[in-house]
This record gives sequence, structure tokens and C-alpha cells, in this order.
Amino acid sequence: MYVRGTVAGAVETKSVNGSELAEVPVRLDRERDDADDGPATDDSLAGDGGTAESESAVDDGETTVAEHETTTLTLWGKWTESADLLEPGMELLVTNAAEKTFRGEDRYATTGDSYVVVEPSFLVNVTAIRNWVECPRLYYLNKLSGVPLNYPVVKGTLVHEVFGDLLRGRDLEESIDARVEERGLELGLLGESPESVAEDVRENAGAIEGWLEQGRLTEEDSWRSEQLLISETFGIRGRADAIRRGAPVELKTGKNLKKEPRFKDKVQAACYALMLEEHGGDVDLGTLLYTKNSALDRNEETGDLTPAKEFTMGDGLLKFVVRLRNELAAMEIKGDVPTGYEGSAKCEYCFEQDTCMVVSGRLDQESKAGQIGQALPDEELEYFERFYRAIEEERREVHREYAKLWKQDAAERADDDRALIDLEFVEKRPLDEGRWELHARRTSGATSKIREGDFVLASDGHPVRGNAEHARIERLDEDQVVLTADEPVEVTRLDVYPSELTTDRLLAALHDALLKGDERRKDVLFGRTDPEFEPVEEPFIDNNAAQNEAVTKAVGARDCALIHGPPGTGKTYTIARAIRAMVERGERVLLSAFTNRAVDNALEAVLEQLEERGEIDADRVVRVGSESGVRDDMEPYRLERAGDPEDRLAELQNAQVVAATTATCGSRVMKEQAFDVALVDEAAQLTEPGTHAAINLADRFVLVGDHEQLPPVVRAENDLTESLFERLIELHPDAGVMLDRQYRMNQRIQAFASREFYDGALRPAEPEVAARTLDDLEGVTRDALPAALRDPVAFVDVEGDGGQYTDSEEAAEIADLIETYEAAGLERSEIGIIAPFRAQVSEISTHVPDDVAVDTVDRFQGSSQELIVVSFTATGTLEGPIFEDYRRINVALTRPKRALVLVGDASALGSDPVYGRMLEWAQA
Ligand SMILES: Nc1ncnc2c1ncn2[C@@H]1O[C@H](COP(=O)(O)OP(=O)(O)OP(=O)(O)O)[C@@H](O)[C@H]1O
Repeated sequence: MYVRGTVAGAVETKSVNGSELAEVPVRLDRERDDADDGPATDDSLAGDGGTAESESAVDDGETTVAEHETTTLTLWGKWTESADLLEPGMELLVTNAAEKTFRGEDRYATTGDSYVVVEPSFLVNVTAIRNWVECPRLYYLNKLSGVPLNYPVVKGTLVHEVFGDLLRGRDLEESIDARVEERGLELGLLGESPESVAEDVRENAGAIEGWLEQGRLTEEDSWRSEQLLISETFGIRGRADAIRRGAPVELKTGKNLKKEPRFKDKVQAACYALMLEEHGGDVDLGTLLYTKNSALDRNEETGDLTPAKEFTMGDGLLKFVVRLRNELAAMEIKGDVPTGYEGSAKCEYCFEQDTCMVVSGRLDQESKAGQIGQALPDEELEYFERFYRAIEEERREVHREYAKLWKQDAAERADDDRALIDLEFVEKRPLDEGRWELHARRTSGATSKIREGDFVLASDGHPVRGNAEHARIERLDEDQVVLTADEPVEVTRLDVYPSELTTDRLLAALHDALLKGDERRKDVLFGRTDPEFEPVEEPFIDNNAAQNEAVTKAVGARDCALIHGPPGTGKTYTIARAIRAMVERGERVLLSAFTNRAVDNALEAVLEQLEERGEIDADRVVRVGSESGVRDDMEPYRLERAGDPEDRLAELQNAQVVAATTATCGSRVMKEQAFDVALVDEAAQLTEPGTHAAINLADRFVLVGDHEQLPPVVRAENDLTESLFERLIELHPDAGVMLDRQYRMNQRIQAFASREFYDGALRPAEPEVAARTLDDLEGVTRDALPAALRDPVAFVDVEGDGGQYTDSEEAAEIADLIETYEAAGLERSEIGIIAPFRAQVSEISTHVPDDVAVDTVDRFQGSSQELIVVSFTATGTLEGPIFEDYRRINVALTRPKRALVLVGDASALGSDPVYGRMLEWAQA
């Protein structure tokens, strides 16, 4: 029996007849019988025969479902260690529990076959457990600073890749050459030659190849390389290097001449064993491959002939691993920081002792290694703690996304835009390198977030319980999908795979900003000093005073400059002009933004500026990003990672302008780069640590954005929702310039946004802009429109159908409007429709022609259209969230150039002051 619940009170630990036990009051979520539809865990982990306790259990197979009932759960023996971690409110799961009736109350207890899992929905990475067993403080330090670029790490990755290739039947030499070539850029940064690296990898992979060959000759082996495993029961996830005959095989670069595998390596293999058993396997063996062990190392003690060391996967080890994981999960849930005293590792043997002492000293944290250095000032410590917590909350949200992989059924995932379901598997085609191309047919035209170039979970039905594999989407058409993957999954479903990478990088950026950051930079960030500017006399832009001032500030800033650019005010143009001026001064510039789209957009403008002047050859401009992220026309500038290390390095090092998203700025490669200045576009959409990721790399920085438009996109509601841009504009108003002339909207369209969001300061840049109407477009006459639509701003009152997230009446009205505008000569490509909810976007899409763009505000930010139609989807009262944040309405209303039509229920909208003023303006 599988018992799951929430701790409802204080835990009592006792000793009965020499046995330790802990009584935990729990409120049951629900209870399930073995025969229930739960995961395979119970069956597969049941082992052979229960203990005395489980035999005495009352288990007649007719377990009732008890919602929110409070009862007592007794944890026996070593599980009392996990009980010590519990606090009221924590989640608890017990497998193979026994039920007993005690004084008329149903109680539960662990049996000899039970596992106790604390906070099962907190998904711990296998590598984290491995670090934790070495030293909990080491786990924390790794989490804070990320893994830097260094040769042992890159070599380790290469050896793993070659191992995977060997398992898939690729030739050793061919694999080594290809894999070393792929890492050209990293090797260049590390100053390594391809020949010596290949030799090194050969030394490590050669022995494995020999061992594999031997295995193939003597036994029937079934291998699978790199398996992604997620456990909904144990709250663990990870990627096993390989599975042989259903048991985990872990590869370790290096030597181990002891008879036994290293303990932390066993722990890692045991994590995979747990997950394999959950998926129905029966694992009694683990294998560690130490790549540098060879026949030559044979000695008296080990008699070792091969790199492989096998060990028995005992019950005790598996349970120990679950308890370790419980310690880690409980600490994270409580928000505690490990000191190192939790474990028994000796600091004097630790390579990280110095780092540990410095971090402990600067952050004023208790640590077993001790502290050195002076603690950060209080406000910096407070900032670190506040953002650390906020980032961890964000991580918790990512975990909730993972949990949806099993908590939601296929249809719910599809409705949530997170899965493509009901695919029909067509075929698998082997590719040269032992990988596979998978083809499936789409049976429904459903939309989803999944796009070409994305990495997804491809499964044969269930992303966690079925056979699932990481796959890349090569093509995604209306009726088919083509994927590439390491293993030939008979794919029928694709799921968005949540990633903690962003969260990890935010944490590292926070760490670097505070612990490695320049003191003067921090004085400015914390308001201890004002930003300074050097005088710059040169004029840059002669027809727009605010833009000229912005470039002057950006160029002259010793610390930072802030450019506030409302819609259509020439942010991109100003950025490009500023970068040209910096390049002319011989500076090295980082150009960054939150999205790839914004980076490419700005880069295009920079290239125009530079090429026009012929000042630098475009060879010195580099775009860092993945092939799928970078726009096709920017591909020629994209930095190729594969190739000769020296060439790749030179390409990056010589680049005077490097453009990359802020997420990429946190990558190992980019973290090795240094710039004179970082220019960050869309800065109001970035969290503070997200901004640090880019500006940490430069001596000074320029942030460009508009805090009256969309805020940072985050899952959790906390300090991450305010951007550094917004905070600094308030803290250092003198470092800012607002661009106040817009080049987009007709005068009448901009009036409301200007008044409501920019204190009336926004103006059309030129008379031509102020006076633009649909009449200017070829073949369009406003006279063909009904009188009510001839004004550049119109309101169409629709009472609506009362739905919360959709409104079919508004959708039908919008379809009529589109026909009307088409009849007046407007092209479909000149029209955009904005709705507050995805559900309404879908609803409208079914009413209007396919080639009219319909989307949410978030997708429209940064773009514009001749005509914009906004569907408010609000009827009756305004209780629903509609455009939940007024900044969204600002974005929606400032997308059109020549015409704007608002569609909604006037009486509902009139009940809110801002929407009320909007109505007055639209109906004027
Ligand atoms: N000083 C200027 N002189 C002439 N045209 C300009 C000037 N500044 C901007 N423009 C033009 O105005 C238009 C909008 O500029 P740009 O794309 O730079 O605006 P933006 O603020 O980045 O827009 P968005 O709000 O969409 O991000 C472009 O066509 C650009 O060429």
C-alpha cells in the first residue's frame, strides 16, 4: 500500500523494545491499494515476502479512498532519521505501508519493504545527491557557482560522448575525431590542441572499447545508452550513462585501483537503480566503469583486468540513498543552508576548502571549513538572501512543471499547450552516427508551445511511465513531425521538458555579481554612489534630441546609463548608433537581450550602421547562439562551435561586437569573455539576476527598456518580478533618458498611452507619423468602411457570452470586422488580433482566416501592425484577470500604426477606472 499525505503536527520519536520508531501525524491526500493504477513502484519494490509487520497488515484489497483524513504513520528503524527532518506542512510518501486498526482508528506503518520519501515532488538531480554524499556544503557551493569551463570537465564530457557512440556501434577513431571537432571553441578557450585532446580521450576510451568488445564476444548483452529517468515516487531525476541488461552502468573518467567502486559512485548508480525499479525493472547489480583502469594495472589486491567494477545493489544501499535524498529535499524545502557538519567529510582533504572558506566568510555563513575574509555589507547580504530565496521559489515552480508530467493526463497536457498527443508512429531511420530519425504523423491540428528546434520528451505514450527519450524536433508540419534521438522510441507523444538551467544560471549570476563583482559597480547598484558620466561633445543623432542625449550618456557612462524607450521611439536605432560610436572608440561591446528575437533585431540594426559607414568589417561581429535560436539572416555571423580550436577562439576573441541572449551570457563559454561595455535591450523584461548575467561580463553597462510594458516573465510571484532597469531608474533618475518621439502611431492612437503611461510626454516624431491612416496604404480607402470604423481608434460594443476565458460573440464580431477591412482593401498580413487568454486566441483562430495573426500580448510585444484588433473577453463584471496588469494593455494599444479597434463589453469595461478612461478616449 502506498500512503501519501501532509505532516499534520509534531513528530514523536520513541524506543519500543529496543527498536526506534517515530509517530508522524499525517493528513492523507488519498490512499491507494497495490492493485490501484499507481506507478509500478509498489509491485516492483515489494521484494520477496514482507516482514512480520507487513504480514500482519490488514490488507484485504478493498482500501477505501479517504480524503484529508488525519491519522498516524509509524516510521520504523532507520526511517526515524527521515522522520527527524519533518516539519508540519511537509509532504510524505510511504511505499509498501501496512495498515492496522488501533483502537478503532486506521493507522499505517512502514514495513521492511517500505521506502519513506520526504517531499516527493521536490525533484532532486542525481548529480546533486552525489555531491551531497561527498559533502552537503560542496553541494551548496556547486549550486551557487555552477561548473566553470575547465579541461577535466570538457574531457569528461568527451569521453562520455565517445562511450555513447561506441554503444551505438560507431567506430572509435571516427567518434573521437568527430567529438573533439565539435568542441573546437571550448578547447580553443582552454588552449588545448585537438591532437593532444584526442590522445587523452583515446587513452580513456580505448580500455572501454576493449572491455565492450570482450563483453560482446562472451555474453549476450542488451545495451542502451544515456537514459533519461524521472521518478515520481522518489523525487529524483537524472540521466544514466548506460543501461546494460536493465541495470545501470556509470562511466567515470579516471582510475580506481581499489577493489570496490568509490562510495559516491555507488550512490549515483543506486539512484538510477531506484528509478529503473520504479519503472518495473529488478536491479541487483550496478557497474562502474573507470576509464583509466586497464590490464596493466593488475595488482595483488584487485586482480583487476578490466575498467569495470560490479557491485551488488543491496536493499540497504537503496534505502540509504533515499534517506540522503530526503536530507537534501528537507533542507531545500526549509530554505536552510548546509554547513558541512551534516556529513563526515574531512575539510583538509577537500579541493574546495579555500573556496568554501571564502564563500562562508563573505556570506557570513557557518561552515565546517571555517571562514576567511570580511563579510559583505548588510544590504548586500540581505539582497543575496532575498534573491536566493526568490530563485529557489522559481525552481520550485519548475519542479511543479515536472510534476505535471505525471499529475496531468495527456488531454490536460495538450490543453495546457504542453504536449502534442495522439501522434501515429510511422518509422525510424538509422542515422550515420548511430542515432535515429523518428517520423510520426499528427492526427490533430492542435497548437502547442512546441516548436522546431526544441528539445522535447518523446515517448511511446507516457513521458515518465513509458519509454521516453530526449529528442530534437527537426521538422514540425501540420500533418507530421520529424525528430532525432539517441534511441529509437516509437513516438506517439511529445512533451515540453522543463529545465532548471535558467534557474541555475540565475543563481550563478547572483553569486558572481555579489562575490566577484567590482566594488564601484556594487556601490552604484546599492545606491551608495551616483553613476558618473564623462563629457562627450560629439553629436550623434541630429533629428532627435532625446536619442542624441541617450547615445551621449551611453558613450560617456563610467558606470551605467538607462535608456527608457516607450513603443516605437527608436530604441533599436539608438542602440545601434551607440554601439557604432563605442566601436569607433575601439571598445569591445556585448549586445544582449532576453529573447533571441530582440538580439537579432538589434544586431541587424548594428550591422546596418556599421556597414553603412564601412568602419569595421562584419567579420568582427559575432552572434553566439544555437542554430535554432538565431534568425536565418543572422546565421552568417553565428559563431560555429565546431572546428579548429585556434580558429574558433580567434573568431570570438577578435570580435568587437558579440551578441547573445542573457541566458547564453551565463554559459561557460561566455563567462570566459570580458567586455568594455554591455548593452542590454528589453531590460525591463529581465529579472535582476538575469540582468547581472550580461552586465557581469562588462566594465560598464547600458540598459534599454520600458518598465511600462511587460515585466519579467517568471513563474513565482516575488522579487524577481521587478527588473533591475526599473529599480535603477528610480534609484538613479539622472542616469536615465526617456526617448519621447515615437515613429509608429497615428496621433489619435498614441494619445491614451501617452497620457496614461508616460505623463503625456510621448509625441509623434514627425507630422507624417501623426497623420498616418489606412488611406496611405495602397489599395485601401477608409470610405469603404462603415462610418464608425473610419476613425483611427474605434470601439465595438459586444455584450458577450459571459464565458470566463473565451467569448464566442466577440470572436464572431471580430471575424466580421476582418471581412469588412479586407473589403476596404487591407491585406490579411497587415492585420493583428490580440486577446488576453490563449483560449480566446484559439477561439478567434477558428473564426478568422489562417493568415491573420492572432496572439496574446506577450507574443506581440516588440512588433507592430497597420491594424490591430483587441478582444477584451470581459463581460458582466471585470472580475476575471483580463489583461491582468495595466502594462499589458499599454502593449496591446501601442501595436498599431494606422488603426485600432477595441472589441468588448462597454458596461463591464466601464467599471474599472483605467478601462473607463480608455473607453472615453476610444469613443470620443
Ligand atoms: N532618429 C530617427 N530618425 C529617423 N527615423 C528613426 C529615428 N529613430 C527611429 N527611427 C525609425 O523609427 C522606426 C522605429 O524605430 P525602432 O525600431 O528603433 O523603434 P523601437 O523603439 O525599437 O520599437 P519597439 O517599441 O517596437 O521596440 C524605425 O523605422 C526607425 O528606422
